[in-house]
Amino acid sequence: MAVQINPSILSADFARLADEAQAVAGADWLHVDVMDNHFVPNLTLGVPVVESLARATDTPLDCHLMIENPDRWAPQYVEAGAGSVTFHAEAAHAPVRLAREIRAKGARASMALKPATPIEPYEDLLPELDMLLIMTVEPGFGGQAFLDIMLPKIRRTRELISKHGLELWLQVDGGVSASTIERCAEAGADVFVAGSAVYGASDPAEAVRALREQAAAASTWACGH
Ligand SMILES: O=C(CO)[C@@H](O)[C@H](O)COP(=O)(O)O
Ligand SMILES: [Fe+2]
Repeated sequence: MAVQINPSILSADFARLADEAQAVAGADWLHVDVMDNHFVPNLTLGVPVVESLARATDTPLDCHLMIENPDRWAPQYVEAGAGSVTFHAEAAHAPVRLAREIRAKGARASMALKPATPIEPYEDLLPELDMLLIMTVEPGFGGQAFLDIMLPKIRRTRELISKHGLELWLQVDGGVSASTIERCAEAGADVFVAGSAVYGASDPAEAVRALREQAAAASTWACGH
């Protein structure tokens, strides 16, 4: 698979979401951060906004649910039009059942790990997933500094994916920018979320293109575009 760049609309202007989606029309997915002020200390948007955004853009939506009880809410994001739904391992009560439900409803199923959550206890679950998200900041806010100490976890996860011969995508999220994306790609990530590095740039479309080029050149796993 080629590397993928997913701009995070957390750093976009929420009053102009359709235009902000259009500004990165060359992106692979639009990353939508859903926060409930319980799982993380911040509040963003919910199902109705995802529903409207899905109608307003042709770019598929990658919904990252930073919420309590994703077992109850995640299926509604599939119904709202998300093409990929990520729940947190720390919040899910029944991750296998939830991943199967997301897939059965027609979306890609993905699970996220906070920085202090190890991958190893979840090795046997990997075949149930289409993507694993390794957080490279503490979830809750955009614009934080990339945590270098997550690189060994990215590497170990890539090794587990290879060991089991899986097609699983490996996403990184938090502090991904021109100065950190190469390290992530070298470690084995192939899907890159970038918020401030894209929407903080004077030309967001060009930022997506440049990040993709950097990641493809540094990737030891993915083939280039
Ligand atoms: O999930 C989150 C934050 O919790 C992210 O998706 C951020 O939105 C990424 O923003 P940058 O670190 O790239 O500015
Ligand atoms: Fe995110």
